[in-house]
Amino acid sequence: AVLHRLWAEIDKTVKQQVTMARMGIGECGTGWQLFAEDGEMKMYRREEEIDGMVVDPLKAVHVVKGITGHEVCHYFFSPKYRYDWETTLEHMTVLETISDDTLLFLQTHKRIWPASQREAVFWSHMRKLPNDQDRDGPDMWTVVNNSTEDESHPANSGKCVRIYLTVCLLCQTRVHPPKDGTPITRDNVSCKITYCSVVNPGGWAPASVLRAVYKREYPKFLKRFTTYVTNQTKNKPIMF
Ligand SMILES: CCCCCc1ccc(-c2ccc(S(=O)(=O)CCO)cc2)cc1[C@H]1C[C@H]1c1ccccn1
Repeated sequence: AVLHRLWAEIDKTVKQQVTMARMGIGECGTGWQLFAEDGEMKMYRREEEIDGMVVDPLKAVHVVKGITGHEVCHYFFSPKYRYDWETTLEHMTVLETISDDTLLFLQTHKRIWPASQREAVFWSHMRKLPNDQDRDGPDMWTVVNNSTEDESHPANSGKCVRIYLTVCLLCQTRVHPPKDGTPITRDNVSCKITYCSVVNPGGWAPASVLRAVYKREYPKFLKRFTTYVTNQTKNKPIMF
C-alpha cells in the first residue's frame, strides 16, 4: 500500500508514546505529584512551563473491571461516540480518513473564561500491540492523538487559539479465568488503563486558571469516559 505522508511520523510517535506510557511513575523522571485519586484511579502531573505557558504533563493510571483494552480504545478512537463522553467538546470534524485505524480530527472545545476558545487539529491512530513481555498474556491496545498541521486549516486563522496536544491511551486487558472452566464472562476481565497527555494551550492563559481547569477536568473526563465504556459494553459480547 502506498504509505500516507504522515505514516513515518505516526509510527515513530506511537512507539515513543507507548514506551513512555509503559514506564512506571517512578521511572518517568522526578517531579510527579499525585493530584487526584478516586478508588483505582490515580492521576499525576508535573508542573512544567514553556515560554511562561503551563504545559503540565499528565499521567493517569486506572483499573476498570468488566471491560477490555480493545473496547476502551474502540470507544475512545471512534468519532461516532465522542459527543457522548467528551463534555468540553463544542464541535468535532473528521478532516481526513487516513486509514481505517487512522483519522485526522478538527475539534473546537468550549471556551473557558477568561481564556479565548481553543481548537485542535490532530491525527488519531489506534493499534493492537504484541505483548512482547508476557508471551501468552493478552495483547495491549493503544490510541495515540498528536497535533499536526493541516493546510486547509491554518493555526490561529479564526477566532480559536490552536492548542498542541500529544495523548496516549494505553490499555492492557487482564483475564482471570474461572476455576471451573466455564466460559469467560465480564466478571473475569479487567483493563489496566494508562492515559498520558501533554496539552500546550497555544497562547497565553493564566497559569492559575489552567491548573484549576486541568485539576477539575481530567479526573472528570477519565471517570466519565470509563463509565461510558462500561455502560456501552455491559450487555454486549466481549471484544478481546
Ligand atoms: C484555556 C484552556 C486551554 C486548554 C483547553 C483544552 C482543550 C483540549 C483538551 C483536550 C483535547 C483532546 C483530548 S483527547 O484525550 O485527545 C480526547 C479527544 O477529545 C483531551 C483534552 C483539553 C483542554 C483542557 C480543558 C482541559 C481538559 C482536560 C480534560 C478533558 C477536557 N478538557
